[in-house]
Amino acid sequence: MNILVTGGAGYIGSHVVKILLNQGHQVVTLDNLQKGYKEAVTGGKFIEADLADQKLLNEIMQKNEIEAVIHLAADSLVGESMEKPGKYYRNNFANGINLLEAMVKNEVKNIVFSSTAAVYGEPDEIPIKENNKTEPTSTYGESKLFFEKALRRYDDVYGIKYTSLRYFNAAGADPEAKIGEAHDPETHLIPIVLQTALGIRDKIYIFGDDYSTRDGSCIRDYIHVSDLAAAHLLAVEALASGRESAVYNLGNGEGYSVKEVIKTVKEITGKDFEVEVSDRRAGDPAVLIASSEKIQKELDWQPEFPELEKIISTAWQWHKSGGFGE
Ligand SMILES: NC(=O)c1ccc[n+]([C@@H]2O[C@H](COP(=O)([O-])OP(=O)(O)OC[C@H]3O[C@@H](n4cnc5c(N)ncnc54)[C@H](O)[C@@H]3O)[C@@H](O)[C@H]2O)c1
Ligand SMILES: O=c1ccn([C@@H]2O[C@H](COP(=O)(O)OP(=O)(O)O[C@H]3O[C@H](CO)[C@H](O)[C@H](O)[C@H]3O)[C@@H](O)[C@H]2O)c(=O)[nH]1
Repeated sequence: MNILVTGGAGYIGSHVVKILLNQGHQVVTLDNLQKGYKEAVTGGKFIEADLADQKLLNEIMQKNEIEAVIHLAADSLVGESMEKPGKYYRNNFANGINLLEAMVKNEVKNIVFSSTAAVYGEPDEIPIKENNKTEPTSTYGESKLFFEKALRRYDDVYGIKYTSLRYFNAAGADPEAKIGEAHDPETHLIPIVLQTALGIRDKIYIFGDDYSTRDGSCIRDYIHVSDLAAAHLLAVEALASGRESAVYNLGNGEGYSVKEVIKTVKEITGKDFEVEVSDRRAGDPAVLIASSEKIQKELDWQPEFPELEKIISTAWQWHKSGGFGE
């Protein structure tokens, strides 16, 4: 298939591009490089462009005879989204509509969308199922939920079929260690702990240890980025073979606390470093764990790297290698 990947120069997108290429798909990556890295795109065609440019989106789809879209491009800093809501509604919602309009114009019928656990807000039950209430506590989560709603409309009106993948905490790196996580600024726990192990940071702060969890720190469900990428491949191929629109969680169904992550990093790296407990970070739910039974059942998705140790050791290999020059 000819597949357009937006945000394909980013952390998760670059892993998606890699797996699509491995499976013989023709990939066109679109990224404005505001956060991504050109060297993260391991093949196919690369176009430096912004989703705001609807005319260009039309041309790209037409010229490359695009048959499906995987849409990862977004702004995704929860904290920033609370300070600059307009940026998030514009990029994650309005720019996404540009993409859908270009799909309508070019009769592209299938899209896989990067959604997030942030659409749920504070969950009613653990593990979280797809039919849990969606009451996001951040503009980021809300902007993603709005786009999910738009997808439903475009299906109703134009028959565009979608798969929304609600990722939990993406982590790890391609085991071949050529691509990995390099956000700037970095806000995610595992890369920050690894940067501390490397001496790039003085210490790691635990954002609150007074939650009602087994050790007081927050619990998250970490999923290996290559397992996420594999789910995109399954989703896009399922849509192409006529599957209906769907929403799926993507996690391992296993939660680890911040303290457990730090302990595992110390074990894997063999490095000791300073750890300090600081205030809670606003908007952090105590526990987020996914039920991914639906995607396992319907798309036969099985994680290859579910263990935290494996996730962290692949990330460690990547950070040790210097990443994209951190
Ligand atoms: N990292 C996570 O744990 C996580 C969890 C849930 C959901 N997500 C979602 O997954 C997707 C990818 O996340 P990531 O961690 O790889 O982020 P990332 O920042 O590494 O990748 C996003 C890419 O999109 C590009 N981009 C952003 N706006 C653009 C625009 N208007 N036009 C063209 N390119 C644009 C950026 O340059 C970047 O390369 C995002 O949609 C994010 O919201 C990520
Ligand atoms: O220096 C740090 C960084 C993080 N944390 C804690 O570590 C846990 C994980 O934090 P991350 O920032 O790595 O991940 P989040 O769970 O906040 O965010 C993830 O889930 C969100 C939805 O809730 C979004 O989807 C987001 O893109 C995705 O990375 C949280 O409890 C956070 O408070 C620390 O204690 N210290």
